[in-house]
Amino acid sequence: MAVCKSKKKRALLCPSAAQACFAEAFCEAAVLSASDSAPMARKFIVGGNWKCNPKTYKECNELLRGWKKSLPMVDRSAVEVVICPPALWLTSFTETFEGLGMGVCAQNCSKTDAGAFTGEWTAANLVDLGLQWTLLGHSERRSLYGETDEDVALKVEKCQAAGLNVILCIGEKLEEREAGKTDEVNKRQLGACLPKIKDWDKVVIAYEPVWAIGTGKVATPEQAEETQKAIRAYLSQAVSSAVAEKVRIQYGGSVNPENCAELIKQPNIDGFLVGGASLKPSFMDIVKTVGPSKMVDVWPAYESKMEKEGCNQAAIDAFKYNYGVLASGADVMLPESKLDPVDSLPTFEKLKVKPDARLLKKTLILKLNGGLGTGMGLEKAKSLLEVTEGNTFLDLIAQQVAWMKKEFKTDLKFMLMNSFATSADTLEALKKYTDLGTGSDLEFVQNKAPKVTASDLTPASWEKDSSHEWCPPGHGDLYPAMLGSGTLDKLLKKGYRYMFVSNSDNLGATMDLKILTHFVQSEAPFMMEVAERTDADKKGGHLAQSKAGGLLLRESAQCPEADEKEFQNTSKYKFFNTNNLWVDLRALKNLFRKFDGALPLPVMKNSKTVDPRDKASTKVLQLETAMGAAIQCFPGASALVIPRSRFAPVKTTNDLLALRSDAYQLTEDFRIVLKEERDGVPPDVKLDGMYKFTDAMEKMIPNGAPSLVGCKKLVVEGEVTFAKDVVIKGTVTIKNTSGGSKEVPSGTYEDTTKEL
Ligand SMILES: O=C(CO)COP(=O)(O)O
Repeated sequence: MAVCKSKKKRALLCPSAAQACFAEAFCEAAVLSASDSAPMARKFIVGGNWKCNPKTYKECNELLRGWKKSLPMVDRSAVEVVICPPALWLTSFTETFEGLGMGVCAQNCSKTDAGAFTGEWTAANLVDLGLQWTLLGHSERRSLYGETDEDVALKVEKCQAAGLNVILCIGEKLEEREAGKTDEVNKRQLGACLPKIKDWDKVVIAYEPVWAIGTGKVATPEQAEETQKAIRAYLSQAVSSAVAEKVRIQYGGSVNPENCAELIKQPNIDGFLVGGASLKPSFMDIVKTVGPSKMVDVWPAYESKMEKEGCNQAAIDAFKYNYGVLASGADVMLPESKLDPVDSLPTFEKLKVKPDARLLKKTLILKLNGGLGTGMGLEKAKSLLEVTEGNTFLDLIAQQVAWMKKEFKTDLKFMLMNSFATSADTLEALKKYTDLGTGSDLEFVQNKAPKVTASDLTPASWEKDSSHEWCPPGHGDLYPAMLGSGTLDKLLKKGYRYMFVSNSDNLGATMDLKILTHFVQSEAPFMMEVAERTDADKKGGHLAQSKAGGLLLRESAQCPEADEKEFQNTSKYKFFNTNNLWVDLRALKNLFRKFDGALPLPVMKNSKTVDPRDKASTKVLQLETAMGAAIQCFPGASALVIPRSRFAPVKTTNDLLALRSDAYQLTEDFRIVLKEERDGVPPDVKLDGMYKFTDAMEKMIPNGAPSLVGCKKLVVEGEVTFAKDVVIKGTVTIKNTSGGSKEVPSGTYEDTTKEL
């Protein structure tokens, strides 16, 4: 059987500069999604028919929890799974089944429409509840409840009208087989339904020989194949060869993990309908056998590679989770139907808390400092970039901490999360700030993750320079890096309970006692500082309420195309993540326990070449997670709307030019904030592509940045230098099409296009 593995994936859109902070790491990335693979041939389908089992709701939940662990082993593009619980529980599970990537299937429905039919439910009722499947004509319905071929046909008709998928069960009794009537019985049962079927895409046939059901007496692969081949031949003759070719035919009757491998090899067996064995944890072994993911064969190679490299267990567990999502193609799309907007949130301005300075003793201030400034032409930590008055980001951060210690008259715990690439430079630059601390008191280092060969998902290898086989796993690595480095346990042991974390390039993000006190008093395990989305932010991600409960972030790549308009609707989805986060460290530790050592964060896939400078080298995938996405993992997580003054990230030379201008000011506590008259809106700067790197930008402003305090938008096209005392007001375009460099003369430019 050929199974189409093609998957539809969309690249993550580049966010606006304002939101770049959160999503920069994921430009060119895509959220992993199984989405809808369009099968060119029949896709396997495995059903679990629980019948009137198990005895309690609790047992059902335990079963589902047990299955979850095996999901990474299953390639969702190769096998579809539907579970048929008793009718009472059909909808109480929907969410969990969705989480497992499984469909929910009723075991029966009425042959009538709505009306006075006590004890029945209609096909339309099932569709109304969001269900997509039902079994029909199971042998137990036929033998114990007297359902005739005609009854089954009427039910099929109702399901077709309602748009409900049907697994239509047929099969002979022992005496019928012994009398050589197998094919005749199947033709009769199926034949009764044929006139009712208009849409064959909504029909799966389950061949279940009655003598094999619940008896432990499984049909041999040859017996099952012979009968199913005959069923297909009948369809070809009675309907069409195209229908016969595409309809999936399951085998059912005493299927178990031991006998399924031989059965599934048969060309006319497209999956199973499993009874007794679907009530056990090992049901997933059957699913795994039918559609094994790369995880089954390839994971051991990653594990030993990471062990050899000295990666700690938390790093291995985190990558294992991410790779499992990739290998299984788990669907992480977030359509509108799963979300509600978040309408109102507490705002910073209206917080009514009495700041409690004692909490500072229990609080860690953490800066993410793993990023290199390669995008801006730097070969070192981006935080070593000069921002203003000879100060780098790191200088300003160090001075912020010193100021806070003085202001709050207390020692503050400050740390950095560095990467291998930024650690040495950063520690060197901070040497002069002696009271910041040193070594593992001052930093922990981010993990590295193996790159994945795009073509076959094996570990990427690059003999010329094996360092290219590794990549940083995104800032979601914060959590496993804290755990694996021992930092989390060390902090908890020393009595630290809370963490405020932000990006090192956001100089607006400083410790705020009012926010800390609010966070602690709210008893939330996790709190995200969000800001209101403007038109400029509409392409970046947004905060939303999951219909299943709890807050989550939706990135562009997690949004189905059909919902793009809603995604960009900034009056519906009003808030975006600033990446200023507050975390209860005890809750974090408990979360690791709950999820067996790896937080289930959405996984982003970044497509690159193994040697980033050699575009002809092997194509690889880099798996990344984002730290803000953890909001969905903490039950009871909250969000707070903050003023834009706490959000001033620098992602591009456009941002840097604005930051160096008089639109911003340095406060006494060493924050860089927009001037009050800017009303929270930064100038929108768009420099010519030739100014992407900082050294080029610096050459453009030999006398310092022009005045931008009154500037709405500044566009620079072509090569220019700014003279002293240039003032930009409103929307101004500076154009030089001459090819050589030209000077922008001193003076005021207001709402104009200046051709040089
Ligand atoms: O009836 C069945 C599925 O519908 C098969 O049951 P068993 O797998 O328990 O034999």
